[in-house]
Amino acid sequence: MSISTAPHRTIAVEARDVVKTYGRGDTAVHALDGASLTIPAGQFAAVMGPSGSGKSTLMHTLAGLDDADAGHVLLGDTDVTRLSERQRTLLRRERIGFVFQSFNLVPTLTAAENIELPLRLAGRRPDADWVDKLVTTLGLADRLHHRPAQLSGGQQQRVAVARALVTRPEIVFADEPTGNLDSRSGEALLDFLRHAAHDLGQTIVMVTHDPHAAAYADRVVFLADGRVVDELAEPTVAAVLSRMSGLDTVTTTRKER
Ligand SMILES: Nc1ncnc2c1ncn2[C@@H]1O[C@H](COP(=O)(O)OP(=O)(O)OP(=O)(O)O)[C@@H](O)[C@H]1O
Repeated sequence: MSISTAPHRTIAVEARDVVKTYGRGDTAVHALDGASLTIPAGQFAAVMGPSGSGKSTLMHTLAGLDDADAGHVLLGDTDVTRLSERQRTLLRRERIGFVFQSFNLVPTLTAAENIELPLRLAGRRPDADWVDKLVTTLGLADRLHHRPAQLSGGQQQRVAVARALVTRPEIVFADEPTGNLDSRSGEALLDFLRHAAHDLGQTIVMVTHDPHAAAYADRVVFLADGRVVDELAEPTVAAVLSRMSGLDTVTTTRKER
């Protein structure tokens, strides 16, 4: 029996000493070199770090897009690192949502069809109330019959976010989701992501280079040389900038040695 009185928060995803190496011998790149991280359910977390520090590799490994060479990735109770390729595909389809910098919408489908695509692929019926809620909150109600080319970048990315959330996934991974947006569209999207975490309980992990974007998150995790080296709760832009400049110095010093 537990005698702990600490509040219990379910863990959405966890990385334990994850190692991922590209290439061999002299040309080997240790993209992840013992990365460990825990993301509680309902948290909006940002992942930052210098270029090449392993952010995308970490995200792809957490999401079961890439396999790890060593260590473990746990999505809820599932050890993703022990799954076959086919099981990982199913896991991604059923339990994970993705938002990419380049939107990745299907050009021949309308906004509504793009949003509902993950449900169709999973053979599930749309939950009309949930789809309505997403579409309304994201301001897409009058754009549903447009194709991506008829939408602005901000609208396309909001369609991509609705598509990522439509299956109510356990976790959404967003890779530079505001990278191709102007600052106003970017802020609207980040506001929505924060709302999705705080009011809808959606767990979100976002990779970003932008301290302004990171400041929308509940927590920022910093990577350097393939490891989690620092983190910041309730981040502000100034605090993120200050930690980032520290990381650049660490990375440069190591590389010069
Ligand atoms: N498919 C690959 N083959 C070889 N090396 C790779 C591959 N993918 C990534 N790398 C290397 O692994 C390291 C980590 O890459 P990763 O893309 O995860 O970093 P990142 O922090 O996301 O970088 P950026 O901010 O520039 O996007 C880099 O040195 C990169 O060159």
